[in-house]
Amino acid sequence: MVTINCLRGVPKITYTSTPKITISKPVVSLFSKRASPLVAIVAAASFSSMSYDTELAAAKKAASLAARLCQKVQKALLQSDVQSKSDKSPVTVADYGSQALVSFVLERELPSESFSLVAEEDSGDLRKESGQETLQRITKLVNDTIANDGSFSVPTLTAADVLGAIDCGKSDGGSHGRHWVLDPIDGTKGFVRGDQYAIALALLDEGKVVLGVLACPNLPLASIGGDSRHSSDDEVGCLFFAKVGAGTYMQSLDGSSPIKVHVSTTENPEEASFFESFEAAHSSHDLSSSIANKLGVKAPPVRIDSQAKYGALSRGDGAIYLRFPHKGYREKIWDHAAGCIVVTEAGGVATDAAGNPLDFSKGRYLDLDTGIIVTNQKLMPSLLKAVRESLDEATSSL
Ligand SMILES: Nc1ncnc2c1ncn2[C@@H]1O[C@H](COP(=O)(O)OS(=O)(=O)O)[C@@H](OP(=O)(O)O)[C@H]1O
Ligand SMILES: [Mg+2]
Ligand SMILES: [Mg+2]
Ligand SMILES: [Mg+2]
Repeated sequence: MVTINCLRGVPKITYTSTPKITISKPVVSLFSKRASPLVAIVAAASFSSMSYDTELAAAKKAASLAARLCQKVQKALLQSDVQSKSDKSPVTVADYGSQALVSFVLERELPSESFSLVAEEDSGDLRKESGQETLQRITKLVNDTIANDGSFSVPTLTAADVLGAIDCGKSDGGSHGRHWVLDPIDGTKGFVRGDQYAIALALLDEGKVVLGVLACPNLPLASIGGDSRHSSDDEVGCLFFAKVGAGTYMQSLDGSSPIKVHVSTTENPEEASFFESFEAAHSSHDLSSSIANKLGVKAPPVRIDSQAKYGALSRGDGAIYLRFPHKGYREKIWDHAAGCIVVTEAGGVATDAAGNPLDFSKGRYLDLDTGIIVTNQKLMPSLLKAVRESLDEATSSL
């Protein structure tokens, strides 16, 4: 049995990848409430000079391997593979398998780190009698993916190992220390439909997102912006990655050389196309249409699932992302952490509907005013104005 222990104390396992350089961690107290502004500035600068190279390499490896598992499942997806969680949202063997794999890879690749993971799935349903067959399938998927990769020399994982790896994701996150943040499949509805989805992995350090990786197995390498034409022959599979202060890069999931990407620089809303959720239940299409009209956006919305929207935006496929969940919905940090750094390091701005920056330091949920909006620096003031007017109109018509 291989113990995947988020609290460490892991039995030593033969490890065939290259040895890693240990990076010193920031001083925890720098961001305490009592820190002076000067200390906070020095601390902010030290985030951007910290390399996080080892962590980024581990995150890219983890997300790429999880993407391979997901691609295999999406090709052969049967309706019986899709289950309903207690909130009625879908979950598949690939969501669980991806979470177990990322947890496994981070644990193995970063052996000197204390390991805290805030992730979407938990093993509750898999521990029930009714979950046993699904658990066996997940365990096989995870073992097959590790074996095909060939860079880990570990005994076959048992079902208990897989349950343990999934449950590493129960951390509460917060404003102190380091926390990995994972959505093992973001856009599960898109995944089940055969459309867009993403494996989204980010690292929080003292409550700030310091790196993010988005694996988007179905996203074309070429632009999907408003007027771009694409065909089924387009090469698909993008890996976006960003480190604080170091920009955003994209490479193919097959491992091409990374290219630096940048958000659209348009100042003219008439030239700007916008992204929104595919599912109308996840974001009000009426509200975004009203905002787009006020801004003078001419192109129809580009509706795709998942944080692939942030990835596409980071390379300038469109210029705006609008997300307005219906009343009562609380946004989770794993639905935005990786996407947010990918787009901001590419020159974009992500805020809530009132223009406040997104705060990932409050635990598993984002504490925000209704809605999330993303665009470039130049368009943000007019976008915020249009959002305010549309929200006021929506409220007064109630
Ligand atoms: N009711 C409601 N309102 C708003 N958001 C919700 C809602 N229900 C779910 N979710 C979350 O939406 C995540 C997927 O977001 P998307 O932008 O990809 O939605 S969509 O699939 O494009 O419609 C989706 O992520 P995954 O569960 O990882 O797929 C959910 O976290
Ligand atoms: Mg989900
Ligand atoms: Mg999600
Ligand atoms: Mg998910």
